[in-house]
Formats: sequence, structure tokens, C-alpha cells
Amino acid sequence: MLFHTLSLALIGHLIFHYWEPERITIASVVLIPELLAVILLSHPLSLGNALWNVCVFLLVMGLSTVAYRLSPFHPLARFPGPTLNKITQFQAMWTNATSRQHLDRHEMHKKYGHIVRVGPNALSIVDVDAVNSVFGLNGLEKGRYYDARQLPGAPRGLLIMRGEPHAQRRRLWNRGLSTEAIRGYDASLGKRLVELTSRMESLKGSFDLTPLIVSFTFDVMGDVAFGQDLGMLEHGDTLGILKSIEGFNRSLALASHVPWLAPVFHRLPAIRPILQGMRGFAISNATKRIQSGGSSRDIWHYLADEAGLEKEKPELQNVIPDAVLVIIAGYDTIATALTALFWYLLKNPECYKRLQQEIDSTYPDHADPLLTPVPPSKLAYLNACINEALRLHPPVPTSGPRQVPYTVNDKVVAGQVIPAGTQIYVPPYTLHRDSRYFPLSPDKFIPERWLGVKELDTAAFIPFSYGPANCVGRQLAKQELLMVTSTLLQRFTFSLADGFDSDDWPNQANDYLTVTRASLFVRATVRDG
Ligand code: HEM
Repeated sequence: MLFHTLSLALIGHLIFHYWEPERITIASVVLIPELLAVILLSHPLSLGNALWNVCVFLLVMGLSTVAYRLSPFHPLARFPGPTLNKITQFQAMWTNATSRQHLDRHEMHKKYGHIVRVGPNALSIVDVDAVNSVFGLNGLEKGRYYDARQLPGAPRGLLIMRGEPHAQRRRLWNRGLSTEAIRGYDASLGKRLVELTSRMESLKGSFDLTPLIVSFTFDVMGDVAFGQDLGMLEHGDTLGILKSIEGFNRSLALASHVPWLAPVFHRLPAIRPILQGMRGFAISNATKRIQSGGSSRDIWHYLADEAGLEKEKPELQNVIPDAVLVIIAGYDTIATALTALFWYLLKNPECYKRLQQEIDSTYPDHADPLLTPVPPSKLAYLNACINEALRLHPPVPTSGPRQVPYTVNDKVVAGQVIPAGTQIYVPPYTLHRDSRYFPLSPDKFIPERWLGVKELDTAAFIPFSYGPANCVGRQLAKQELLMVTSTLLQRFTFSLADGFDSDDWPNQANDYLTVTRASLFVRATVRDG
């Protein structure tokens, strides 16, 4: 009898080893018949015997999997990494839940080198060659990690699409975030900047800059995405939506490490309401937008192809997942970049001073930055500061993995032959701090390094990722960062609040694909003249 149980366990192991299930429902196709066979073959057939055999079956299958993953026969055996990460994906999930994933991975790279085995079938590669071979035109598609972002009953959004469907949807997004479309969003940005500066003027003493910036970028996204006034700056987070979004990001980030479990995870009583709440928020905004007809060209206008430029208009229910994406991708990342930029400037007064001078000379006599077109060379130092903040504190610090398809034998990345099925991360946080690409004190904020960019290997600078699935909103993001920083520095003198212990500020960010932001207490004094 034991022989049958052991044989079935080893067969189960072999099946899962060659064919990693993408969903627990698919895994059940193998597991349920095997478990039934284990039970029915129990001799004599009794509850006690059946339970014992099921336990032996699961134990043997588990142990043989562990032994294989740690053995020299595993295709990734030659790559170093922490033992627990080699054994199970649950370790990555646990690390993500209990610590700061990007910092943890950074430490792993310091210990194990440029290529680390971060999961049984996952590698993290810090090498500029990987940027093109993983993300580039002939690179790899998004890995299974992204499938956990598929909400129950919802269609796919751009972030989890691949191949031709991704290219088709991306065309709509490209239109909505083109130079011409962005020009149409300037009025919203200007209106919200007036609101932000008058809020700051009304604040006496020190205040937390983080929620103000978050509310501002959230309202800008509401205007730009749906033409909806989300009223976060005026009324605050009365519906608790920001908390919901953080919960949403966290839940999806954790599930992403074990995507085959996601359909179960998403239905857990603690998780389901969070996901439904976020989807409900997007649906309600989209519905309001559809009912109002939209008075201006917002991103929804382009995503729903209201101008009828496509052969077939997308069905509205297929546009909803992108409505969730545009809000989160749009406000969250820019808020992180802005708060990080302020933290670095406030910690580096020399840089702050130089930037202030550049802004004052570019916009003399209180000229409105939004209404005063200037060539980018005039704001070279501001661009350099933005790049440097994005380098040291990328809002998407680990990013999601790409996957070597099962249909090819293997793929050469950074000079290494990587076997089919492997998930590959190229973490911006660690790549950006690699002295091979940023030789001058890579952990220090030195905007001047960007003033002579030709000396730098900028291919290793990927805050917006790279290739066909790179950030479609990067131009809008850059524009918003330039305008907000110019306006705020023109209007106020900022300093860190007295007694605020700010040294560890960047390290308090939690990495849930995008990162969270800690409080940043500052003083803002209105400038004379
Ligand atoms: C500083 C600001 C921003 C940063 C650092 C940033 C960064 C990124 C990164 C790294 C990715 C790739 C993620 C992945 O591969 O998993 C991405 C994708 C994306 N971003 Fe951004 N982003 C920013 C702002 C924006 C804005 C303002 C929007 C839209 C309004 C936006 C929309 C998107 C979308 C839709 C994708 C998915 C692209 C695709 O899969 O084809 N992002 N972003």
C-alpha cells in the first residue's frame, strides 16, 4: 500500500515539476484524482488509514519537491540565493508581507552577486544587458506574477495583457498620453496647483507634505482620467479610498508571488471586500463619466475610443480595468516621485539652493511655469534632480518579472543561458545603485551626474521600465514633476520641520509593486516679493 502512495506522490511531483500549474483549479485536475486513488487504495479502507495515506502522500510530494529544488539537477541550481527562496515562493510572499521587498532584494544582491535565485524558478538579474534582452522589443512577455492581478469576474486590463491584445490596447493608451493629449491636461494641472498652493499658504507651522501631495496627484488623476472632481484636496479622504488602494496594492502584491493561489486568495473574506471596493470605485467613476458625456478630452475619451478611430470600439466593460489602472498608476507613482524629490532636496541644501536659482532665473517676475514655455535646457538642473530622485527612489523599485516561455528551450540574458519557464526580475532599485553604471558614489544624491549624461550608461536607468510595456504615462509624469516642483519652489521656501527625524525616510517605503510613502514633516514659508 505504501508503495502505491509513494508512487502516486512521485508521479504528482513529476507532473507539477514539468508543468507548473497556473491556477489552483488546474492543479486540482491532477491532485483530486491522485488523492481519490490514495484513499480508495487504502487497505483496509477506513477513515484512519485514508487520512494516514493522504498525509504520507502530501509529505512525500512536498519533500521530493524540496529535495529536487535544492538538488544539482534543478535547472537553476548553479545560481546562488537564500535556501528558503529556492524551496518555495511562499518565502518571497512572506518577505513582501513582513519587510521591504526592494531593500531585501538589494541585500541579497550584495551577498550573492549580480544574479540571485529569488524563487524556485525565479532569478533577479542586475545587469544592463538584461534591460534590453528582458524588456526590449525581442524580449520576454510578462510573467505569471501579473496573473494574480486578474480580479474575479473582471476582464483584463493593460497591465496584465500580453502580445497582440496588449499592443492593440496600448495603441489607445498611447493616444491618451501623447504630447498632444497631455497639452489638453494642462488646465487641470494648473487649477489643482492653485488649490495646492493656497492650501499650503493657509497652513501655519509645520505640516505633513505627504498627504497633501498624494491628495493633489489623486485629484489631478481624477480630472485627467475621467474629468471627475475627486475632491481629495478639498475634503480629504472621507471615503477611505486611499487606505483601500493601499490594501488593494498590498493584497495583489502578495498574491503575485503565488499566482496559482490567487483565485482562492482573492475570495478570502479579508481580501474580497478590498478588491471589490477598488473595482466599485473605478466603476462608479467610469459610470459618472459615461453619464456626464465628458466635457473635455480626458484619458477615458481615448481609452473608450470616443472619436471612433479603431475598427471596433472597445466594449465599455473592457475599459473599466484600465480605469482602475490609470488612477493607481497615475497618482501613486507621481506622489512617490515628488515626495522623494523633496526629501532629497531638503537633505541636500546645496542642491536645493542651486535648483532655486535655476527656477528663479527661468521664471522671473513670478511668471507662471505652466504658461511660460521654456526649452528643456533651461531647466537642466531640475531635470537632473528629478532623474536623481527617480534613480535613488524609483516608485516601482522591484517591478514585476518577465518569463522565458515554455515554447522555447532557453534564453540568453546577461551572458547566461536561462531555462524555459524562469521568471526574471530586473530590479530598478538595485540596478540604479550599481557602481558599474553610476560610478560616482552611487548611493548619494548628486544631480550633477546627469549634467554630463554622455559619460553615464543611461541604459541602466529604468524608472519607467523599458520596451513595449514600459510606462505609457512617463511624459505626463515628467511634465507634472517639472511643473509642480517649479511652482512650489517659486512660491515657498521649504525646510524640514524642527525635531522631525527624517534620516530613514526613504527606507520606510513598502514595496507593493509601487511603493508607499512615509510622512514628511516640513515647513513652507511664503517667499517675499
Ligand atoms: C513618476 C511617475 C511614474 C513612474 C515612475 C512609473 C513607472 C512605471 C513602470 C516602472 C511601469 C512598468 C511596470 C511593470 O512592468 O510592471 C509602468 C507601467 C505603466 N504606467 Fe507608469 N509610472 C509613472 C507614472 C504614470 C502615469 C502618470 C500614468 C498614467 C496616467 C502611468 C501609467 C502606466 C501604465 C498604464 C502602465 C502599464 C503599461 C503597459 O503595461 O503597457 N504611469 N509605469
